Amino acid sequence: MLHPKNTEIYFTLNTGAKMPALGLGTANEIEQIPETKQAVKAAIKSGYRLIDTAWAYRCEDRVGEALKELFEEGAIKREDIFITTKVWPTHWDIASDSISRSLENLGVEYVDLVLQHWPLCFNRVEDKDGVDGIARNPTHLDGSANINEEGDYLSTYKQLEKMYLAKDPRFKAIGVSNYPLDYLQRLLKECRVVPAVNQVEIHPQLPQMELRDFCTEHGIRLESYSPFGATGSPLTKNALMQKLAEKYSCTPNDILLAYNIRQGVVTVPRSVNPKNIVANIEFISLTKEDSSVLNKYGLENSQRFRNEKFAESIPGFREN
Ligand SMILES: NC(=O)C1=CN([C@@H]2O[C@H](COP(=O)(O)OP(=O)(O)OC[C@H]3O[C@@H](n4cnc5c(N)ncnc54)[C@H](OP(=O)(O)O)[C@@H]3O)[C@@H](O)[C@H]2O)C=CC1
Ligand SMILES: O=C1O[C@H](CO)[C@@H](O)[C@@H]1O
Repeated sequence: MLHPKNTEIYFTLNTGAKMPALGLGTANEIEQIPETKQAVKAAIKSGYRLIDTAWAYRCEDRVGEALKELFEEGAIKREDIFITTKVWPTHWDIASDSISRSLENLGVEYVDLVLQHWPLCFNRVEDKDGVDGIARNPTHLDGSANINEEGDYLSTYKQLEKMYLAKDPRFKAIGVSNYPLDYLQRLLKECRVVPAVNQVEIHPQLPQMELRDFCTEHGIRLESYSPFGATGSPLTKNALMQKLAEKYSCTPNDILLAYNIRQGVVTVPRSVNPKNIVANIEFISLTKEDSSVLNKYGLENSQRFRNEKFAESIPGFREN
């Protein structure tokens, strides 16, 4: 295929399953949550086959409504799409319950991939404005994260592993998210099941080269979140992205997606705008040389755009 669309490209996971290279992100801003349903419908109708969601996004039910209608309309079959959901750190010790809740929200019998959302253990604190009545980011009075000090972040993955080895029918593969290299090293020492995926922030200002080499060596597929630099897509205003967009007669968004996909990294841009959702399908044959230019640029101009305060509780996270 000389000029595929991003939606036609698939990568193989260490389970043997094929994962679409492009998916729709659904970490919508709170006021945009009701728009999730039409966004998912627009994405699937324009060829997307991967939906990235999470209990913490408060929109799994909207994703579920969209899927139900798409199934009823005959637009898509369950087996033709890849759904990812995630276990938030409030559920670090009850991963199975979290998966059941997500399936109920999504209205499906299984997901294709369950990720441990963060290598952290939060205390469950009641909050009427939280998710299912639980504070999503529980904090102490000084603003620091309310971490369960007895919790071990690896315990969540170990629960997923146990269910996976017992052939739990509720999911097809397990993985992690926001795992730095040294955390993955520990996981590989203590667990038998190599994560299928590690979903982290990756873009030309955060190329994650060392993590990438490590994951390639161990058969862990990397997945890029915030490919545009999150809300307002600041990376599209970057002078280098604009210069490359001019060179390839495309948009900076196209360059940012090609940057990941051309290097074997799955990516899940978020949009609730049908025009942007369709635009993000465009595949650009970014050369190896230009990918290297972007990797080098990132090493010299490193910037993380998603800055969760609780990430301070992961030693070294911010320096990556
Ligand atoms: N595992 C984790 O911890 C995390 C996972 N994620 C996942 O990654 C996904 C993507 O990352 P996210 O941080 O949300 O942000 P992105 O980097 O995908 O950027 C989203 C922004 O880009 C805009 N946009 C999208 N397409 C276009 C386009 N073609 N032209 C112009 N603007 C565009 C959107 O606006 P508009 O809606 O108007 O198009 C939105 O404001 C999340 O939704 C989530 O699924 C994200 C963060 C952390
Ligand atoms: O996946 C995620 O999205 C958010 C925002 O909801 C974020 O930081 C979290 O890890």
